[in-house]
Amino acid sequence: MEYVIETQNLCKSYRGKAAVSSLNMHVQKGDIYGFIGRNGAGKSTTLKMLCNLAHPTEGSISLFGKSPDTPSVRRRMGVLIETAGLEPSCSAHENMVLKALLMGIVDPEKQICQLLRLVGLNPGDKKKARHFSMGMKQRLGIAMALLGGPDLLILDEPINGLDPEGMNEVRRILMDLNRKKGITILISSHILGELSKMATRYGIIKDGCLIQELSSEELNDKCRDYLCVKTADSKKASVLLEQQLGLSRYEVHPNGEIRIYQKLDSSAVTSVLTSADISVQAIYTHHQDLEGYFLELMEQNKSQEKGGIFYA
Ligand SMILES: Nc1ncnc2c1ncn2[C@@H]1O[C@H](COP(=O)(O)OP(=O)(O)OP(=O)(O)O)[C@@H](O)[C@H]1O
Repeated sequence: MEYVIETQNLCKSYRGKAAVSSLNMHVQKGDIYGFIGRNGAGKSTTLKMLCNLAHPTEGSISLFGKSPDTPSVRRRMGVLIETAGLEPSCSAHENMVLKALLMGIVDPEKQICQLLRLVGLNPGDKKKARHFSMGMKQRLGIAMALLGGPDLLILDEPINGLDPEGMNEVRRILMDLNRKKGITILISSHILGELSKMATRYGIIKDGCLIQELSSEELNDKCRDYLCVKTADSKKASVLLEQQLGLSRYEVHPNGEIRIYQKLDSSAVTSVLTSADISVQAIYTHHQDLEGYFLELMEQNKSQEKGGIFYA
């Protein structure tokens, strides 16, 4: 498969300290790829490398199947990284004109007005960017990233500092761009709840390592309810349940929990185990949400050296 973004073994160190380690990212055409991680996880550093604003210490990047410094590739990308690039003494319209000039766009006026309106800014507003609220800065940043009609948008924390209404608005704009214009979007955030309303694929980064890439369907699947069974001997218990109740979709966690993702009657589970002299310490249905899954993944990663999860 040819990816819009693919990185291989991408690494970046600052003064010998790794900010990004051996990162292999895969963004497909048409994705809204949610790049999630806590503060300091390495999101911005990764995005800066993709946008040629930082040089990898090791590894390689391919954009649209080509090297990232290919001029035709750069023209297909729109970037919002921090709110850098905004000229504080200029209005939204003037900022757009400056950027259009830099990009060599001929006769940009119509495009500028359309884009400003698209993000909910008034092209005639004379207010200087230095007096903008965070939300206005983010909207202007998105409009500037859209100049030239990119096929790929890379947005670093575009919903940071927005109130819920602002987040809804930005989400609506991005989803429209993705669905109606087919723009692939890579968007970093630590606000999982908001990202989950638009992302079609996720990359989860922790301490510079991409610990998981998964589609929204896979994430939803992981976040489904499960029957949790705690026993003193999870290995023996799971084998018995496989043999006697047809258990097939489950995980055994390092803390001894068996998580069952198929419909099994809890009293049947208890009966099978107790008749084999395996005492059931706890059995209950667990309701998982996205934030819970994310937090658990962060914790699990810590305990991976201690055994990790076994997937059936
Ligand atoms: N220019 C730099 N010089 C030295 N260290 C840096 C530099 N930029 C980032 N780092 C370090 O690299 C690590 C990753 O930072 P990065 O900004 O990529 O994380 P992030 O996930 O984007 O976090 P945030 O959401 O807080 O921006 C952090 O430990 C940070 O201190």
